[in-house]
Amino acid sequence: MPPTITAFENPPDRGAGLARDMRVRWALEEVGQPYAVRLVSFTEMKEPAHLGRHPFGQIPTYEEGDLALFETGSIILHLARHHAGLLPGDANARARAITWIFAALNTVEPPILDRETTRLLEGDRSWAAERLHLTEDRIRIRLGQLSAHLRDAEWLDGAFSAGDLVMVSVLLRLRHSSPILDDFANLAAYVARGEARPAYQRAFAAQLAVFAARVPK
Ligand SMILES: N[C@@H](CCC(=O)N[C@@H](CSCc1ccc([N+](=O)[O-])cc1)C(=O)NCC(=O)O)C(=O)O
Repeated sequence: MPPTITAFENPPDRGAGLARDMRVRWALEEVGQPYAVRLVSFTEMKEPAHLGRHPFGQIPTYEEGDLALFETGSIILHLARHHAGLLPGDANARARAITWIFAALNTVEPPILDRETTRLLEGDRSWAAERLHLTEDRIRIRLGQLSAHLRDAEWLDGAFSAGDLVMVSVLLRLRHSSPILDDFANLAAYVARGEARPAYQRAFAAQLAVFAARVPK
């Protein structure tokens, strides 16, 4: 029985790969693990059956035998620890790769999500324009620091790892709604390398197929 993940029955991003099941799909493809998908509606996500998998009523979740996980970063780390392909063998390099997962989620993604929140949910507030500029300034600081770290390397720390998978996913979220990434040529190229990976392509096609197959209600 393959592991089962949950994803939007009707993806609000219209299959753009922004919903976080995309990150888990990518990780599963990188480690070569088949998986099943349970599509859930917004209503179902708030019902007891799903809340038992995800206390916050969100997607993705990951079920494997009697294990049920939520939090995209945790699911990816679980896959990386139990299958080859997302973490190096060397113990110190492994620890550094895991550090980059946390850096992506805890240091680089927050200002990007702040900007999304203001852009999508607070646009009618009197302070929205000022707050948008503030979030963009904070994003640029982080991208400048990340760009300085990466320089002309292919990946963040040696071979491609789960840290790169999460970092590329975070930067793709920004690129979808802002030209800021283009101001950092090495980061734009880094993201393009991630997208060019066959595992990414398979994951993207799979999540896009859900949108393409949906039956408009
Ligand atoms: N910290 C959790 C956050 C999970 C999360 O944000 N899930 C979102 C979907 S991915 C985030 C997302 C949503 C929509 C778009 N979009 O472009 O439309 C992009 C990304 C969700 O279930 N939202 C419904 C809810 O909270 O009730 C994790 O990383 O797994």
